[in-house]
Amino acid sequence: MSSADRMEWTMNLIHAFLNGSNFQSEEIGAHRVKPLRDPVGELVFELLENVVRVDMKSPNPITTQLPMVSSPVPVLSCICLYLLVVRLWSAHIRSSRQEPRKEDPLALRCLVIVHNLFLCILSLFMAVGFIVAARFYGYKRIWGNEYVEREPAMNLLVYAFYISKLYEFMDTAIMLFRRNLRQATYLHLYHHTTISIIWWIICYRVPGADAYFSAAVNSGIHVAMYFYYLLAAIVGGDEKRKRKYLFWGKYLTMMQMLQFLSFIGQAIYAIYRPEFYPKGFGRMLFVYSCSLLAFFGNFFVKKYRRPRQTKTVTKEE
Ligand SMILES: CC(C)(COP(=O)(O)OP(=O)(O)OC[C@H]1O[C@@H](n2cnc3c(N)ncnc32)[C@H](O)[C@@H]1OP(=O)(O)O)[C@@H](O)C(=O)NCCC(=O)NCCSC(=O)CC(=O)O
Repeated sequence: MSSADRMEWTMNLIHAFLNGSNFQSEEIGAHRVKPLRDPVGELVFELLENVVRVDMKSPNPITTQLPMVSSPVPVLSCICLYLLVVRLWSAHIRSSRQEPRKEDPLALRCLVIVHNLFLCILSLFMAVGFIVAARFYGYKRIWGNEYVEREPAMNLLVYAFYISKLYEFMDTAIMLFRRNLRQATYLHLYHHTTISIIWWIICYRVPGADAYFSAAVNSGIHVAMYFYYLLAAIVGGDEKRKRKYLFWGKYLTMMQMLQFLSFIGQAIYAIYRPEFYPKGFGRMLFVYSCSLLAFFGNFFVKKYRRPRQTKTVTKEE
């Protein structure tokens, strides 16, 4: 094999991995290789069809041409790797009894600021993009827009949104770099792993119509959330400054819960009007949004309500 052939073979193999089974029976370079099978992908499709009962039969012709969409293997690999790294890293922090950092090194501080600024701007771009695309494709309602296979701008935005969910794994890395295990909660890990699967499913099957609603609302909320984290990174550990600049965290959590309520509303609408969105997606959205609402409700009570209750009890005593 010449070096040019070898290079082409390698590039095709990477492409085949990123795109899963679509490329499995293709000729790789000048050398026909045995078709790779995608048993994990097949199993996931079986599960989605028969257990979750979402109809995955007509993949979107635009998004499935893009990396990491046509098979669930790449997204599942990223999630497994993510969970493994988080598990090992947090075990290391615990076993070596490292305390959360009081003051971040300059490089880490800059990384956190750039990361949050980037996600704040990207979220703003996507929120505005979804609204503009919805108007461009003539969506008449907030919910209940008919799904059309080819809406390239909308499809690409949903794809960007899905990929951004994978990039958000960096949030956990930031928590661990700062040795801040307090933040690496079940809620955080549950949210980061499941949201990327949910958006892979949507990106594969229905990257348009009412998908725009949850993506636009979530992007809007993320503008505020990453702005909050950006401020937190700039303010640093000073408690007085935190109280002054981050007092609105509570209202942000409330907005996140309102967001999940709006998704529950959308899901109920989709369940009763299945002509707009493929069967099963409403049910999936309903169960998923309820789980997030429960997690955030619990977070809200623990973070914002318990301390006050303790104070009252102490006063009464
Ligand atoms: C107010 C919240 C936005 C954040 O709650 P927190 O408890 O994390 O807030 P906090 O006040 O401790 O955050 C400040 C601390 O975060 C650090 N910090 C800065 N940037 C960060 C980043 N990108 N990711 C994680 N932490 C970061 C700061 O340095 C600071 O550390 P220090 O305190 O040490 O100085 C809340 O509503 C929330 O979302 N809670 C769930 C936690 C979570 O994982 N959220 C993100 C994914 S859920 C999501 O995204 C839902 C959605 O889609 O809406």
